[in-house]
Amino acid sequence: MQRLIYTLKQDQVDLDLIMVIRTVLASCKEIAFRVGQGALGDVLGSTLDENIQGETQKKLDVIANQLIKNMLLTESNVAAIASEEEDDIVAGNANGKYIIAFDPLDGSSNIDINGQIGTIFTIFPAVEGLAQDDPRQFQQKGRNQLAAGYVLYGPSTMLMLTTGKGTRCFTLDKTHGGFLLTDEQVSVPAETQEFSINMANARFWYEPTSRYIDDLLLGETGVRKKRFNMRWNAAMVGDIHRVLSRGGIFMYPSDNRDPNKPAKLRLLYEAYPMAMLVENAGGRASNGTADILDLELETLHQRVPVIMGSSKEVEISTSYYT
Ligand SMILES: O=P(O)(O)OC[C@H]1O[C@](O)(COP(=O)(O)O)[C@@H](O)[C@@H]1O
Ligand SMILES: [Mg+2]
Ligand SMILES: [Mg+2]
Repeated sequence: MQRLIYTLKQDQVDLDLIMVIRTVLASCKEIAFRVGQGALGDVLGSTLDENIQGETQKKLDVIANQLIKNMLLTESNVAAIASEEEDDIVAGNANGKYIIAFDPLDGSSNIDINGQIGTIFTIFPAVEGLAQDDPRQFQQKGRNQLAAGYVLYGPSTMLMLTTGKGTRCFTLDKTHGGFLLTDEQVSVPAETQEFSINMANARFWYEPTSRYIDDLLLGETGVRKKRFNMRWNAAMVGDIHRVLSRGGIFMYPSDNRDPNKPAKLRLLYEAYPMAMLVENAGGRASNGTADILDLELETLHQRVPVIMGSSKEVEISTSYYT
């Protein structure tokens, strides 16, 4: 089986970018080891701190953030980093070619129940003429991403990666420590009978979301004339992995639960990278009215409604919002 480095070279990825991707993955391997140790490695439970978004930080959120941040800041080609767990941009090397954003630990509520969790990352070109920690560095369209991926810490540790030439899946060979290519071209079927949404929020949804989900629930007796099944992992990384593996539609729509948080997922380090992975696998990713990759980030921790997965189902779903 092919090692990651050969796949990236075959895809003619810039050598400097390969170095940065490998550094991100070196920290993910360390996180995978710590996750595997669980209670024995003292990584479970919460800290007494909150992040900028008012969420209590789990120990593993903090450990994963420190690991990735510290490793990336040793890279001369990293101009700046942004993280779910950092209030502001962290400056790197003024001459660095790349800026990197990451969700160090996605699915934090699954940590203590030995459920699916992961790390999501995205790499953009640094903007010339701006200081490396200028907040405008990350104000780019999703289409500018040079690479996007996640590492899923499940029964196996898997890497889903795109550099724009398809979405490729790798599995960590824990005996030798390398990511090996296990699916060269991930492909999301255009149609599906599986949806993924947190139904507990149903009473807070806006009318188009309720109408669409009602039609799915009616199954073969409603306008859709087919039965749908539902899955919810409480970790975007696990839900998107299922969608990339066998199709489906994943939604976290905006709702009226909390006026300060009209949507839950973050554009920069959750929606952008997942949208690039899904599009490169033949799927679609929308906020209801526009493709997520066409949106331009305004603030670092900006939130966005998300509808992504099987292309025909995303089209049907978004037609309810127009
Ligand atoms: O609490 P809910 O509604 O199940 O939300 C689950 C969603 O929140 C998230 O866990 C947010 O990510 P973090 O764990 O990185 O904060 C997503 O991965 C997931 O889709
Ligand atoms: Mg997350
Ligand atoms: Mg997180």
